[in-house]
Amino acid sequence: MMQSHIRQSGAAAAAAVALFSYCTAFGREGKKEENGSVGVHHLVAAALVEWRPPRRHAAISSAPLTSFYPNLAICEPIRDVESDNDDDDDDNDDNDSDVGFYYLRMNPKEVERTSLSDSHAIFGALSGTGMIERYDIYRRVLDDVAVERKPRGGSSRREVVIVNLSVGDKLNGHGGIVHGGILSLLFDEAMGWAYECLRHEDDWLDDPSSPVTAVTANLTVDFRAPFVEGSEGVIRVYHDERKGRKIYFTAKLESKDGEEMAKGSFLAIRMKYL
Ligand SMILES: CCCCCCCC(=O)SCCNC(=O)CCNC(=O)[C@H](O)C(C)(C)COP(=O)(O)OP(=O)(O)OC[C@H]1O[C@@H](n2cnc3c(N)ncnc32)[C@H](O)[C@@H]1OP(=O)(O)O
Repeated sequence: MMQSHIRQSGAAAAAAVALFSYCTAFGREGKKEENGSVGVHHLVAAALVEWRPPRRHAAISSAPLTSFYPNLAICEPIRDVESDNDDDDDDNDDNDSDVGFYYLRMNPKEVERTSLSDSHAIFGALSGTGMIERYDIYRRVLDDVAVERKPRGGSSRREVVIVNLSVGDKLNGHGGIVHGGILSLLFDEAMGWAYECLRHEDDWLDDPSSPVTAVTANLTVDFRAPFVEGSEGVIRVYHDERKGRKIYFTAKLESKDGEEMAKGSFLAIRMKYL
């Protein structure tokens, strides 16, 4: 079982600094609490809480998020290695304890090329009571002490963003079950934000003059279990590989208790002229 440790550490301090910077940059535009503050006390408290991974955990690919704060989500760290070899895990036990991530809430202002106007499907027309009631996007951030692991085979697969979402009772197909097209929309958007995260990384700026807008060229979704109306869930988006203008992602939708409800694969293509 997971254990929580409240401690002052380099990682927590870094998280606190990052959060403070984030709030300074975006807090004034952020969601306000009833008393009008931006919830800094929550943020500082959150920054000092770290989830530590269990000593042994073979083939962990995800774990339910344990808490959400206004601008921070905390969960058990995700391992990029899907190991089928317990011996290797034994060898890496010491390193495992240092693998950690946290998630910083993204703000629309981070995506300067994206208009989140009334015309946006998720943040406009389909946003509201009974429809898409929550769609909060978080960027995954690596702890300062953690080492990003490469899965076997040399692929660069890694988690990029998560989306904390909630869907009401007005977007169904069959009675009581959220329409598959709506879930596809939620996946598509999550992938788009994952792309936005990636393109801000240094090696993606090798040619600043080249177009940066990407569109979804291909989207495939497997529906594994009914996502019932009124459900909360988490979409996790993974970057798989990049081939020139083509960027490949996969994603999954988990219920609040961690069950896989749907999974998707995506091909985004950077446009030639935008
Ligand atoms: C933060 C914001 C989040 C927002 C998320 C929302 C995302 C969206 O919904 S976007 C809207 C839906 N998508 C669209 O409207 C896209 C419409 N399609 C297009 O504009 C074009 O077809 C486009 C740009 C995808 C590709 O056109 P173009 O750049 O001319 O491609 P082209 O040069 O022919 O092919 C480039 C490569 O991609 C491949 N490719 C092109 N289309 C596809 C496809 N559909 N499937 C697989 N591969 C494809 C080609 O085979 C080629 O591969 P390679 O380089 O290996 O030979």
